[in-house]
Amino acid sequence: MTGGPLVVLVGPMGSGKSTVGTLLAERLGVPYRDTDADIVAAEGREISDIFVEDGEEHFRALERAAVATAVAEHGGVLALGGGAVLDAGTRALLAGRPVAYLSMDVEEAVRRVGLGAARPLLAVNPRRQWRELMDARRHLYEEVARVVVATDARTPEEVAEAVLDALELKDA
Ligand SMILES: Nc1ncnc2c1ncn2[C@@H]1O[C@H](COP(=O)(O)OP(=O)(O)O)[C@@H](O)[C@H]1O
Ligand SMILES: O=C(O)C1=C[C@@H](OP(=O)(O)O)[C@@H](O)[C@H](O)C1
Ligand SMILES: [Mg+2]
Repeated sequence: MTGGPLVVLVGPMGSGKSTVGTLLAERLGVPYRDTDADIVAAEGREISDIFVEDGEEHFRALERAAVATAVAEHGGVLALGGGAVLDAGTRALLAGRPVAYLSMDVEEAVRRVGLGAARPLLAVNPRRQWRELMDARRHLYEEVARVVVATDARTPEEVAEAVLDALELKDA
């Protein structure tokens, strides 16, 4: 496959897609793009408002369209939202692309995002909710990924380095 992003990052919320994606773009000297930000800009409202006002299904359709546009026109580093892989159409758009799955274990997830009010999906019982979320999603992250990079006990810089290594982009 020619053209399209050099790297696509997937993984659960808090795995570091936005943080590591920004670092990777700097390292590679290419633009960074985040489909969550694209959706917010196009809709003129926050993602949490889209969920509340129109529901998750509508958000996933907006997300599929944002991913389709981004893979067609963006040649840099692309970060997706944590739930993007739930949509079969979105998964199909990722086939054959340099997708890196940023993984982390439950304790790391709770440390990073479990207590943050900004992520209500994990607000009540973070450990149980994390496990349920990952039971539903883990196989989908693995299905779309070309490489899996563990982020536990790694700084964002170390994760970026490991992604470059795994995708063999060191000399790109
Ligand atoms: N490797 C890492 N080690 C420790 N904290 C991290 C790491 N990567 C990201 N974080 C922190 O975790 C939080 C979520 O990161 P973010 O990049 O927004 O994740 P995502 O976009 O996958 O939801 C941020 O506070 C960020 O600083
Ligand atoms: O996991 C999810 O379902 C979501 C993750 C979020 O992105 P991050 O993974 O960047 O937080 C965002 O797309 C939305 O709130 C839904
Ligand atoms: Mg993000």
